[in-house]
Amino acid sequence: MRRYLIAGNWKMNTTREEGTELAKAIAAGSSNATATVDVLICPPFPYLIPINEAVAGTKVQVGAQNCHFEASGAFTGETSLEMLTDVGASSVILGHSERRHVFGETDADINQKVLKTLEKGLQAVLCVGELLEEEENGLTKTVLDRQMEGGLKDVSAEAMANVVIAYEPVWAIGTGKTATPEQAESAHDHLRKWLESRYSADVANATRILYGGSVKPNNAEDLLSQPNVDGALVGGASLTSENFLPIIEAGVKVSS
Ligand SMILES: O=C[C@H](O)COP(=O)(O)O
Repeated sequence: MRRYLIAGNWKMNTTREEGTELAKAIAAGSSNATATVDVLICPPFPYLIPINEAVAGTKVQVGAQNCHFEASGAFTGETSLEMLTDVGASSVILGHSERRHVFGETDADINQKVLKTLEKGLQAVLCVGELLEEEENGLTKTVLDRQMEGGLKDVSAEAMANVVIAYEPVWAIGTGKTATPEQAESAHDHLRKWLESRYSADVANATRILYGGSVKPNNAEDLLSQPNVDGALVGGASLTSENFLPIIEAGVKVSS
């Protein structure tokens, strides 16, 4: 069985103090759970160092929300993987729908970041997902295929060991409108089959596919108990331990 990953994407939220307290509360509240599930928190860049210190000695992992693929140079406002490694990030969220649709990142941009993230030995959490209009026009699978093909171009089967896929239907992000467990399962099953045809049954079986989009304590267990859902990428509900810890616990429950 694939080990569940419950990841929190804090986006551009919290102060340093709030983030540090939140990280400590998550680490304390998940100390038993991390024996069974992986827990990852992704704070804003400036807080990576204090958050990493706040969870030191625990199994909570810390990741970034984006990166640049170049090591250094004249890239104002960007952050390299070397810098992220230096401050203790072990994962990077890539291709999040806000990066795609607010900041105009293309599949080719995302692919460069995925390749460099893997080369540097960090885990890449590659987000894919369709817009509402695409879903309404029956284009979900076409969009997912395009984003998988583009994002994973030149990624070897061996390197896939450090890739996590996150299916996030854009219409479900921050809207309170969650995909039904059946909708999530259908997309995840499609992604698993894509991995099998592009790589192998082994890669498809081993790769974790997270669901993201309005995951809350009251729907986490139903979503996580779908056969092809291997965890959650949580936005709003990862901003309080009162909401995030029960989602982690739901992961523990469905794992046992
Ligand atoms: O990365 C997380 C997703 O964008 C989901 O956000 P949300 O849980 O606030 O809908």
